[in-house]
Amino acid sequence: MIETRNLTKRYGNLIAVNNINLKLSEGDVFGFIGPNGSGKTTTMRMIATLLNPDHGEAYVCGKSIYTNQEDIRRLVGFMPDFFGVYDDMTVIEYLEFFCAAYRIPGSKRRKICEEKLELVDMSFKRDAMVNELSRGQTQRIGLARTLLHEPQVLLLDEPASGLDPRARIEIRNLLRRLGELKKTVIVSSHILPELADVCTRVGMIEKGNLIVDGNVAEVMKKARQRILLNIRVRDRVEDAAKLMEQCDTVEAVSIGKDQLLEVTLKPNVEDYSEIPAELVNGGFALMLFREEEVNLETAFMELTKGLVQ
Ligand SMILES: Nc1ncnc2c1ncn2[C@@H]1O[C@H](COP(=O)(O)OP(=O)(O)OP(=O)(O)O)[C@@H](O)[C@H]1O
Repeated sequence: MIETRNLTKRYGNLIAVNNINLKLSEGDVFGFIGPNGSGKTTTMRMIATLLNPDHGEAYVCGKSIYTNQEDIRRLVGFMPDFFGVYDDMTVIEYLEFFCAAYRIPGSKRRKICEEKLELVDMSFKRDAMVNELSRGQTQRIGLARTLLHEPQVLLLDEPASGLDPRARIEIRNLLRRLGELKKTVIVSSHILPELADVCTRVGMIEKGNLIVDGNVAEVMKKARQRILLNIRVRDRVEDAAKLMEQCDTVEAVSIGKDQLLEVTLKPNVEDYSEIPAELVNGGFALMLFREEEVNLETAFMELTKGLVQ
């Protein structure tokens, strides 16, 4: 559906996007994560044929961005991070205007607009003036606008920015639905945890380089050099800590808040089944035993060096 090969864009001496290789299939929801200025928008604009690369290729549904720009624009819905709206237009008029721009026949426009308004939960504002909407409502109308021509591929640049927590959850549900509808979606964000449970894949970009690309679990695994365990025993915490220190797989043990044992395993240790066994055999009453989760935020900090251009 989307493929890039060594996609590169320079602005003078600055390499905004550096040799990016991506391959996304139907139904993939790809979370494109990176700090300000890392190259997310530039990458999306090249895929949307709005910007020419200096080097490399990109294909959308097998069509090259160099030779099939018109076809690609029909296949792609691009939602920029900021977009203007017009004065003196109601929401429904605004959407119908874009239907006309997409050459959707007049007889079908109203129905399509109503459907998309419903999808983004904005039917109640259909007759409001489009320039009088809140930021979050404008974002939702922008998303409805992006979906009007039933694009197969969606490029959404920070669709959740400026939205309240409830609207963010709704956008997440919408992204999930788009994946289920077999659309291919690239969605950018710097709000990392937001994407973890919606995306089928994530890529982290820094200084124009795609540092990691894989499914969420793979990325987490890559980020986690050492497993950290949280253990609680009913009593004799210090003794339990000493016992843990003697285990071959354990690198360090500390006693944290509320007497919680924090056990760091040696690098690349994956099987830690001996630990609960040792505790139980040692006569300790095990109250809690869990592996600390690596969230996308931690993964990003681990995998990047904070080199923002
Ligand atoms: N038209 C331009 N001329 C010169 N430099 C540009 C231009 N557009 C972008 N850049 C630079 O390219 C780099 C990548 O910018 P880009 O907008 O792709 O980042 P981004 O990851 O989308 O950032 P943000 O999260 O802030 O939207 C930045 O350093 C930016 O300053």
